[in-house]
Amino acid sequence: MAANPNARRFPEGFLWGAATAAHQIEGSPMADGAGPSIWTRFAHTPGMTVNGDTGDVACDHYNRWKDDVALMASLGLKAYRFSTSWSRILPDGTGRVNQKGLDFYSRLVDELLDKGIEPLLTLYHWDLPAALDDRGGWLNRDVADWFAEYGSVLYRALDGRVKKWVTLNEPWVVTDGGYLHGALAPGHRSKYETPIATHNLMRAHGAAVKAYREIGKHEIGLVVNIEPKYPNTQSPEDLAATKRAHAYMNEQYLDAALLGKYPPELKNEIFGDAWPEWADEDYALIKQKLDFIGINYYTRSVTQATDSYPLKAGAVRQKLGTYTETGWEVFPQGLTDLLVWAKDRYGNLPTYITENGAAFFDPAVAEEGRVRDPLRMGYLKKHLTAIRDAIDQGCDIRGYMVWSLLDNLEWSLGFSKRFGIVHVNYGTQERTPKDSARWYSKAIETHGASI
Ligand SMILES: OC[C@@H]1[C@@H](O)[C@H](O)[C@@H](O)c2nc(CNc3ccccc3)cn21
Repeated sequence: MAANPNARRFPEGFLWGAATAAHQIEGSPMADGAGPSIWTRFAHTPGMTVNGDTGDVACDHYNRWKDDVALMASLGLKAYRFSTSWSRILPDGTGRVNQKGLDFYSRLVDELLDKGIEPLLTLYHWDLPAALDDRGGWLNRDVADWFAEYGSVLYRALDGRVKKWVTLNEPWVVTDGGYLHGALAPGHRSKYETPIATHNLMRAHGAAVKAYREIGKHEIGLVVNIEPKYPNTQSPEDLAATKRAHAYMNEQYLDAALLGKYPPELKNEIFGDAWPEWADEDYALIKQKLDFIGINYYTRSVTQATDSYPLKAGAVRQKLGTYTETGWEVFPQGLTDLLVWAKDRYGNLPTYITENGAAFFDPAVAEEGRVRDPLRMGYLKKHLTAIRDAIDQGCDIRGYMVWSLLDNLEWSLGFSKRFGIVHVNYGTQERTPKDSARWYSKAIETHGASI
């Protein structure tokens, strides 16, 4: 008997979409009165990105936005997660509003709505205005007010047309990459700055949510990256290292936002004297009611004790594992596991998978205009099945945004890694839906029954 196609459909109203970020796709970073961001500066600093790649052109979305929305509609997307460039809206980071920058996003939102695509707007996807970095950036406690001011400009302009707002994308990456290891903008390497940046990011998140409750009438949440940690052995050392790594990457930010405290491992086992004592009113600001959380999932980490600084934990490559071009193990069970963990720890908040995808080596566009990407199709299939398993275990998963709509600028890795379900020829800017895009369209059309 044929399998019941309805057996594994996703819940009614499940939001199927794709995600991007301003700096990675827009190009024209200084157009129409915009100010520079820390990524404009970082990418133009010799040696900071592969091949010296920058966001000067990227996918030229700043000029091709209307065709890109038509492309989204042709794929049958029901939602589109994007971020706004803070320094397009506020070139100096605070104060003067650049109306042309605001108009760009207003036109984009109207076009999405006209095509029946729901916008999910991320206020901060790593591109802090350079003018604010000059004033200390995430190390200056005033950044909470600066961020709330920026959010309020957008809330007043777009709320109602935008009904799902995100404050921060992945505060862990911002601090671990930008302040501890220095691989990402602004390229600092300080165990002492890292907790300060973390705390101010979370204070800024709280201030932006508070401001939204005064102005907005819809939903706001936080997006975190979660990478489940599995001990390499049951030795006390590996178990302790796994606990540290889990607290540092997975618990730290949602605990602050939802529980109003940081995991004790942060001070006691990782940062020690570099972890300041924070005032109670800070925790009260950070812990604001959220309408949803967004989880970005890519891979897991089998973890062992190492002498790494300051975590003293590291990943063990799996001999029988399958790995993507970014060196991430394909492990869909980790997505099911983390969703059940989040449900149990934080009380089954409405949850969106706000990013999931993979970079594989894609062939060039074939003569017949196809891009065969079977590994990406297999990755998406396995991870959507993992989400359905989590839903079957009671997790309130409301939607899925594939990363990414387009091949785009992969931060310090430049254009060397392709995550898109749509191929971009960076020389001609031609877009070509890959086989994975066609597969994803069918999954959307059948509410998941075709997966
Ligand atoms: O690397 C792929 C994407 C990236 O393009 C997005 O802008 C960003 O939101 C994003 N986050 C992750 C997962 N977290 C992560 C872990 C280590 C280094 C960098 C990102 C992957 N990605």
